[in-house]
Amino acid sequence: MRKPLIAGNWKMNLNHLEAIALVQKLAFAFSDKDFDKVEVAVLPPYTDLRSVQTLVDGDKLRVVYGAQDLSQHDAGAYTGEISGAMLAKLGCTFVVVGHSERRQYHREDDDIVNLKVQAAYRHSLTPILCVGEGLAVRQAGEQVAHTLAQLEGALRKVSAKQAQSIVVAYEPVWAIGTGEVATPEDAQEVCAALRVRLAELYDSEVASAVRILYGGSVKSGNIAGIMAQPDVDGALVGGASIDAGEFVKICRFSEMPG
Ligand SMILES: O=C[C@H](O)COP(=O)(O)O
Repeated sequence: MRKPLIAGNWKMNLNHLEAIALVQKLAFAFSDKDFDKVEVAVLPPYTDLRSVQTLVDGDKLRVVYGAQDLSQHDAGAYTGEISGAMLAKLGCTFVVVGHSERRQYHREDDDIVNLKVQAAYRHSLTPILCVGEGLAVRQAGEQVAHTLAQLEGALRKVSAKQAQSIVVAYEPVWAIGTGEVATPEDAQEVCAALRVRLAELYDSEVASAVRILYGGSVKSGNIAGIMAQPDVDGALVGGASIDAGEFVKICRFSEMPG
């Protein structure tokens, strides 16, 4: 049974003081003992992680956290980079790898994404591997082939034991920050294909263990339809994740009137 995961990717928003304020609001909203149906994660900028760690550890909060990227290297002369070891030391559970904004603005290709996935595993971090097509690919009807190729590229040299814990986020690039949300059926089509390919690359045990998220303009108003799809196990939320009220509603999607 896959536990739904709702992860908030804050992107380059909120300084460490603003991060503390947001996490405190989330902690209050999820303080009821019954709220264990969904795993809630926040993915702040690096500069906020120590503050978030202190808050989560100190108050035993039911929120986990992670980073938005990591270096493929473990240590050394790589100015500006942050290693998996550093993130692990900060108590990170997750690290996003291969987000389309990294692929687009930092020219990260499948080879770099693959090295970063391996780096995450070396430091016991769970990668949230982002895959998804741009508008031209979608218009050509090539979204499934494109996304599966990204998945295969990212998983080279990744063992079945490692792959079992990965989180895959299907994020059609044309739906990110645009207000254009894929229909639940669009999301299901690609998420189902990803699961089938995981079974082909590994086995059915891996395929049924892996959580596959949808990301792209997720809001409280569309989360229920997305979560109703059999191969969608959660959401990677961007813009709406820095609005406490909206993010809480998304995380509590199962309690919303249908
Ligand atoms: O990582 C999150 C995705 O890029 C989605 O962002 P968005 O919810 O602002 O469209």
